[in-house]
Amino acid sequence: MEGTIVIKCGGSVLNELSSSFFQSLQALHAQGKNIVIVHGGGPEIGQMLKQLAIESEFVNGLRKTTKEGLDVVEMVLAGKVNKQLVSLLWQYHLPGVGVSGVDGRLLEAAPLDLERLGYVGTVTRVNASFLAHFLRVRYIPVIAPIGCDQNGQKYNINADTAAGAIAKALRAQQLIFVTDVPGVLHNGSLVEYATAEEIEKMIEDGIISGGMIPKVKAALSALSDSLPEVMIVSGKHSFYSEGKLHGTSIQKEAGVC
Ligand SMILES: Nc1ncnc2c1ncn2[C@@H]1O[C@H](COP(=O)(O)OP(=O)(O)O)[C@@H](O)[C@H]1O
Ligand SMILES: CC(=O)N[C@@H](CCC(=O)OP(=O)(O)O)C(=O)O
Repeated sequence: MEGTIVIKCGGSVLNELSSSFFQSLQALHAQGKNIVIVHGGGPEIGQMLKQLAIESEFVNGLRKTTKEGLDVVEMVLAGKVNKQLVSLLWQYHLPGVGVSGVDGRLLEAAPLDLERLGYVGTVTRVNASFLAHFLRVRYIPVIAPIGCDQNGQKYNINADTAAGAIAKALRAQQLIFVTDVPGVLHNGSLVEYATAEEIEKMIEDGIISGGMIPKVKAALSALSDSLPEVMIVSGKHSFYSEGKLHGTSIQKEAGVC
């Protein structure tokens, strides 16, 4: 949809989102932009799994998810975290409406690698028209990344992956990953621009690791003619000023934007 911005809020920064973050959203919403938020909640899930003594392990930034782990992921993401973020938006007079990927069959999913990762899902279809209903009446969908297959089996989808798939399906004009670091860092310095090739090399060299891997991979797979640039920014500080986003800009090739 024209004028649609997909914003992924990482669990790493959900409790620290600055008021300037919400003010930026207010400005964009007032300009008539359609805003869609996808959220994570990795640290909250980790805490709850620990409390319940359920083991958890990451493989290339993805959480290996058992059947009992999946229940916890859904409870934390679609319950606690989703409602916390929606109520925070309303405190800033932003009309958030919380859904998980199960609602409206928003995120159809299939196992990514059942053997290695358990119930981790890959997105096979996004119900874009379900989101369009909310956007038409100026609501801001706030999406917990749980997917479901045709048999009702649910999956834990990495929030970065879900945001990339949703941006693609909505033909979004912008995709912004809001996280706890100013962008992709190399030797402590911000990489302001990176091409697909440079990103691949940084993964290969171990410069990009852990939770940054699904983020840059989702960014690369969302890039298209209608979305020539994806941004990774920090939610701790103002990342939007003078009409410009500050962080890492990921582009297919050099000089696209
Ligand atoms: N090259 C890199 N630049 C910045 N962060 C990186 C890099 N490689 C790994 N990371 C890690 O990725 C983290 C962000 O991913 P993650 O913790 O999953 O955040 P979120 O919850 O926002 O998705 C950073 O806090 C950092 O520890
Ligand atoms: C498969 C997978 O890794 N799912 C993630 C879903 C939450 C998420 O992505 O949260 P962040 O954005 O905070 O990382 C998880 O279980 O942690």
